[in-house]
Amino acid sequence: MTAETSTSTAPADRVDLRDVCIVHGRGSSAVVAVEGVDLTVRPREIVSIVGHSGCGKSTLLRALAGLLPHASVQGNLSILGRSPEQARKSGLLSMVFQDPVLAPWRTVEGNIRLPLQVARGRERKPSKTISEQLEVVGLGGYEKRYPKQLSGGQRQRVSLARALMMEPQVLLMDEPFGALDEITRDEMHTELLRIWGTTDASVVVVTHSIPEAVFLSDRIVVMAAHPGRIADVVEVDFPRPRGNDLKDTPEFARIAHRIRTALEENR
Ligand SMILES: Nc1ncnc2c1ncn2[C@@H]1O[C@H](COP(=O)(O)OP(=O)(O)OP(=O)(O)O)[C@@H](O)[C@H]1O
Repeated sequence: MTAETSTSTAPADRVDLRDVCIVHGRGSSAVVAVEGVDLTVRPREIVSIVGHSGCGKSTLLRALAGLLPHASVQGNLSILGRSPEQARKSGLLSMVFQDPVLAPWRTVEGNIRLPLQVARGRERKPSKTISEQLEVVGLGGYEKRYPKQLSGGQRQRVSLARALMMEPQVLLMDEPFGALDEITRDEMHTELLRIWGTTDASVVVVTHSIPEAVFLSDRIVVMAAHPGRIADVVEVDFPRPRGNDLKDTPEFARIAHRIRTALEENR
């Protein structure tokens, strides 16, 4: 089944996927990972993607980031009117992974500088210094530390600071807090929303956590497997700013229940 998440075709949409189909491998070993996906993401919207393991969430996100071979992706994928690869290379799009992938031999500052060196000479320039960006993610003064001197949550903050340096209009996050303990994860939820509030970014986040999806999102895309497709789209209209108290409300539980039911129906 295919579900339109928006009937809008306005060019203002940051992300526009039309009838996207993604196949891993070739010939007899080919796996149709994603089929018939239509999805738009509006400016400053946070969209979560949830679904059972193997339903194609990461595949879809990697296609959005322009990280898959061209031959494996069919249909239309547009990020601000560009191909995902063009959008990534011009700094309009950044990605944060579950593992912060920081170079251990570089300081925090050196790790954040790395993609800026790659992007040197490109059309867009960062307006914040590295120190200013570290202040934004709550790590002011950590410039000279090495990754091994940081906690898991702090490493993920560095990864976020690095992703935000080019002021992307689309931020893709693949299980960004999946490796963190529950207390740090709760803290990072409110921190992510606070940091996002200082940016102009639309966010697409893949998560295995239903509360995380409900807390962060404006819309939740529920995927079904074999092949990966959109089974349901749930609007989440809690006002912002949102605090962790929201997680204890009946309305929050009601939406989480709806997502859980959709997941069970699409096992
Ligand atoms: N490089 C690859 N080659 C072949 N098949 C792949 C490849 N990567 C993923 N797949 C297959 O594509 C399907 C979707 O995988 P994907 O990693 O996107 O799922 P997922 O929903 O992100 O899973 P999880 O929640 O476990 O991370 C699965 O059947 C997987 O086995």
